[in-house]
Amino acid sequence: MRLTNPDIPPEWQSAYRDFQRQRERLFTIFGAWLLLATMVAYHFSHELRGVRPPEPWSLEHLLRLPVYLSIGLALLSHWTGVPGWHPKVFLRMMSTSLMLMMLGLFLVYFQDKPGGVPQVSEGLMISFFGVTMMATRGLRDWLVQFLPPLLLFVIAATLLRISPADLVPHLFGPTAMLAVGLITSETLRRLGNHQFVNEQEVKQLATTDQLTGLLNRHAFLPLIHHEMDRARRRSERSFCLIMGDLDNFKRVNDTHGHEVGDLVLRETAVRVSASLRQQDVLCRWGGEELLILLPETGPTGGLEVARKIRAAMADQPMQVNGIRIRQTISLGVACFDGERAPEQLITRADNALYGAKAAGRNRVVMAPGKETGATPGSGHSGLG
Ligand SMILES: Nc1nc2c(ncn2[C@@H]2O[C@H](COP(=O)(O)OP(=O)(O)OP(=O)(O)O)[C@@H](O)[C@H]2O)c(=O)[nH]1
Repeated sequence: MRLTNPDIPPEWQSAYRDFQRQRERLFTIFGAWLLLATMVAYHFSHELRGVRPPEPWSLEHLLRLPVYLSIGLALLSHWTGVPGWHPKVFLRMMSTSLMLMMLGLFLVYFQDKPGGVPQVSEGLMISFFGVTMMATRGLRDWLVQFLPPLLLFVIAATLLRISPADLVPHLFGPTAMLAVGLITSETLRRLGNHQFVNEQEVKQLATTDQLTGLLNRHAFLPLIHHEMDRARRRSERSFCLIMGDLDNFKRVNDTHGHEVGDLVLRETAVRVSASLRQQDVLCRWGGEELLILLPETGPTGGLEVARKIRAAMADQPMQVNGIRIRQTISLGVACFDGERAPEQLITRADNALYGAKAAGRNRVVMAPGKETGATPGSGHSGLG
């Protein structure tokens, strides 16, 4: 089942899953070391307190075994990547086995060694708190970790005919600690989520154009880099860039005001987005300039998309603040031709756009290149 957190906007859910995984990995590794240290200290505390350690293969040893096993698996996975389970699995294994051990020991001591009960209930207090802290996903996680061992505890206590009234005085401290743990863990979880949301907002501000909601230049360049690397590795996976520029946009601002100009830019972003596939990336390159990345697209596909965008703008006038505006766009298409840097390809798209403007605007021009078979100056031009 996929984790979705209602406090996190849907577009950040995927990043949130990564964040959660990272958090759980940290908790797993710290938890494993802490638990190991506690187990070793617990082992030697028998001698320090003058209590004879239990016989090998006693019930006490059997109860400890799953804890050591889950610690071992968590550390092994951290060092070697095997087993490659999700960190939450290790957290649940460690906390459930620890709970089983502590509750089991409590019953053993309650039955056979009543003198040791206060020490076990101390241990129960600490582990209730520790296990609650491992419930990194809130109440649901907490229930998964606590309910099965608690249920087994109640069944075992009933079978051993231990009266609940006798148990309650010893369980008061641990229960109080459980409440403290729950509050602490929920506070930490919410603080972590706040931090995640803040970071996402800062990231979004840094990569998104505030007017149109499109990617900005800063966020777009790495994507071209990435696509170039891919195209170089696999020659059949070429790609194209389309540079678009609104025609006579200054006139819109001058005639109707900047506010209307802004709304035209927004409507342009909507129309162009609607003309693209999901894997295409649209960016606001400058004032009224757009740059579009079309992955896995050759010259024919590139031209086709550019023509579609041109038609989406020109065929239907915009209604902005009750004003009817016919806003056209000129477009230059350049497909990857072995360029070494994104700037070289962008310049080719820009030159093609310049050609479209020079040819009268509201048209598409293909940059000359090996793939198109055209020679410099003879780029494909047309109203699409
Ligand atoms: N409203 C608004 N206008 C902008 C924004 N960014 C740039 N502009 C305007 O876009 C206009 C661009 O004008 P020009 O570069 O002369 O180009 P043009 O009028 O579109 O003419 P051609 O490109 O030659 O067809 C300028 O008036 C800028 O002020 C913006 O965010 N909002």
